[in-house]
Amino acid sequence: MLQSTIPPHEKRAAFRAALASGTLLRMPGAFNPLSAQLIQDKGFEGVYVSGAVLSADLGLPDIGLTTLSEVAQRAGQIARVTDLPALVDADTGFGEPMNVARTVQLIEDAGLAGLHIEDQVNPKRCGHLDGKEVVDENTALKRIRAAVLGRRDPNFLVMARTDIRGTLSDSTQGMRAAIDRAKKLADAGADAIFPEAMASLEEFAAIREAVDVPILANMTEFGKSELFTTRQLADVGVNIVIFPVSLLRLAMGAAERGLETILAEGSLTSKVPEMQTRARLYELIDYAGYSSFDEGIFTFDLSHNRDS
Ligand SMILES: C[C@](O)(C(=O)O)[C@H](CC(=O)O)C(=O)O
Ligand SMILES: [Mg+2]
Repeated sequence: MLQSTIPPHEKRAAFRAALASGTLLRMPGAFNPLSAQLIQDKGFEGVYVSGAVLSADLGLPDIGLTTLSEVAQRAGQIARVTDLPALVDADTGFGEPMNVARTVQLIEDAGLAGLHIEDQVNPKRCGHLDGKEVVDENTALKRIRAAVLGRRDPNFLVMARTDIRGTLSDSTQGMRAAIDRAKKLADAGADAIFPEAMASLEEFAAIREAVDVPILANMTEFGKSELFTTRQLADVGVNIVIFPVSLLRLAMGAAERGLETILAEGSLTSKVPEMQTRARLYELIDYAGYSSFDEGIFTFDLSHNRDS
């Protein structure tokens, strides 16, 4: 009730242990705290907090307009209602290396299990769009170094994302650069690597081969990567898979069709079977738990007053 009873440091330790187990952790993107509760209820291993979703939620494009405070607050709202570890997209870290250290601390304070910092220039853009640019190696490594030095809980996961693959039109050159950068980011202290915009399973396998730390696969729709199955990704040694924007896309698709139905049919009667029921919603947010808590307090107060 009210929030997860598992403190953040325990979620982080559990996340580290799960990563060490070698099984693939499936982390769909929660578009709000309620959807994080659904992700937990369905038996997933973690929750992802996407920058693309966070900005879209505010009606903004994903071009680095959101602030650290907005991201930390929303990520914290999501992390606190689930027992699962939550990993947040911290874009380019919100500034220079010193800012990155502060970003890590605020995100730690918000109860997250980890974050990822990418090597794009500011203003960043969606990793699956063309025309991205990355910072030089030294700047990329400094961001990660600062993140690692900034954290207080050693189990807080600092993941480095590299967007370099998509900045080179020749795929062989792109992969060579991605492998090189992934290795150096890991050497700089990154606990995990997020190789962005991999085009094939072979490319994921090549990154897997190059580094000893866990790697993440981004199964975002309408992007550069084919949508591989969890089995395929596990087979090439991927440790975490995110479906960052998928729940938002599904929900918005349903919302759009619902609005069109009101216009066309004058009511939503035909859509009711597709809706989450009131009972299911109440179950997810543990309505019953709040009622009995409230009742307990009410009863306690009455007897207390009578005795005094
Ligand atoms: C993972 C990602 O960084 C995100 O913000 O969720 C995006 C997802 C997307 O825009 O589809 C990305 O850059 O891949
Ligand atoms: Mg993002």
